[in-house]
Amino acid sequence: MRTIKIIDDIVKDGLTTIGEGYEITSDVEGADAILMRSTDIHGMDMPASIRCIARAGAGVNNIPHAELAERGIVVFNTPGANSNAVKELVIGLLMMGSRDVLGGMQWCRAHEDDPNAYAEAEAHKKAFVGREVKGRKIGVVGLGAVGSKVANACVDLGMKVYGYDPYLSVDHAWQLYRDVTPINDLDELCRECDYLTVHVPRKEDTVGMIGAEQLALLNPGAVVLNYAREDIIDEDAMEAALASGQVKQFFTDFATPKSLHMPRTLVTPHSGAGTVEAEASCARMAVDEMCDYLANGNITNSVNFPECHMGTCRGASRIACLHANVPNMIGQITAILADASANVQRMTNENSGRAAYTMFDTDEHLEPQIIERLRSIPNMWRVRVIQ
Ligand SMILES: NC(=O)c1ccc[n+]([C@@H]2O[C@H](COP(=O)([O-])OP(=O)(O)OC[C@H]3O[C@@H](n4cnc5c(N)ncnc54)[C@H](O)[C@@H]3O)[C@@H](O)[C@H]2O)c1
Ligand SMILES: O=C(O)CC[C@@H](O)C(=O)O
Repeated sequence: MRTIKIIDDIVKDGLTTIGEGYEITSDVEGADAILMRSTDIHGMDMPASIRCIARAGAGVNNIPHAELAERGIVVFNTPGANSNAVKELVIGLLMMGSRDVLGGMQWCRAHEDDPNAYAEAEAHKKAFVGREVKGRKIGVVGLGAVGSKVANACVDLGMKVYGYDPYLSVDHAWQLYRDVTPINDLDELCRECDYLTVHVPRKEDTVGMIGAEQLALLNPGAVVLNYAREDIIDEDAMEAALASGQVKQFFTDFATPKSLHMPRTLVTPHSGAGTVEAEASCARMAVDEMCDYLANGNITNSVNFPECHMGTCRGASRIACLHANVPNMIGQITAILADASANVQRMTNENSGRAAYTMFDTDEHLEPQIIERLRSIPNMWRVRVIQ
């Protein structure tokens, strides 16, 4: 029986794909895997029993995945599974930033006991006149699963859409409408934008990437949205831009001590992905990735190990080696197998960045001392006997 520790609120619907042979445990100690969402687990004591962590969501800045790789723990995420939810909310907020919907509604509510409200509303409605997004310029920073959908939806709204993403994947490039204009320079993208929306992961080169300089390049009275991570946009710079009127409205999904007190800022409680559909599809994808790894060693959508698929084991035994991406690892592994006269039925090796993964099926079970020899290879992070 494999045990899974669930951190965070994972929707029941998403858990339905956990098949037989798994049980949910309340104790992380001794668990095989962790299924989680946004809780920050930096600094958490990670039991040696944990083989993988599946994050139901896109962002993995809450997980020390590089460090965990060296402990042989595979971290998965669920790319794209919540992107439509974020897109829909961002488009809704774009409208709110263009028409004073909230102000108008608040005015009506404040007049709920006024018998002349109907007539007075007609007289007051001028105060809530907005502008149309059609024909306006929007800059989209990051054109991945969310950004590409936002950019395309903005094209559908008749906006002039510009996108900045130096690492744009081929898949996402294919999905982008040809009316989205790629811009190779962030400052150029920001220049004279009426709207700016960020959809990049939180990492070294994205923290604070929108600062005072970029905000100053926008058209005066611009609307800015941050549904990525709290510190992609420098909060001090945003506060100053809001105070000067350079930014008319800021929408953010992050209730930081500062954002909650900034003028003309509307904050949502990290609910960009908060739809039943997105929660279920993230949970299902995370569960599928986790179970396929625990049962078969296959890796899909890992952020710290390469993609690797070998189906189910057809030999007597399947061994997975998680190791550093350095020369002669396969040489050392095969030398030990040759020494043991082990017949390898199938073998695969993949690498990405600092990590590599070697998996093989053998005709017979390997003796425990052979497994120990594999474990003792320098730069070997973990050896799993899957079957
Ligand atoms: N508010 C929410 O609930 C919510 C939901 C989903 C995602 N997110 C956040 O949004 C981020 C993006 O999500 P996604 O699903 O689109 O991820 P994604 O990986 O599909 O897309 C991210 C894109 O950012 C690009 N990028 C990376 N570094 C960049 C840089 N320096 N400059 C410009 N572009 C850069 C990548 O090339 C990629 O195309 C996530 O990492 C997460 O932090 C938030
Ligand atoms: O898990 C969540 O609630 C939000 C997830 C979202 O921020 C993401 O990065 O996918």
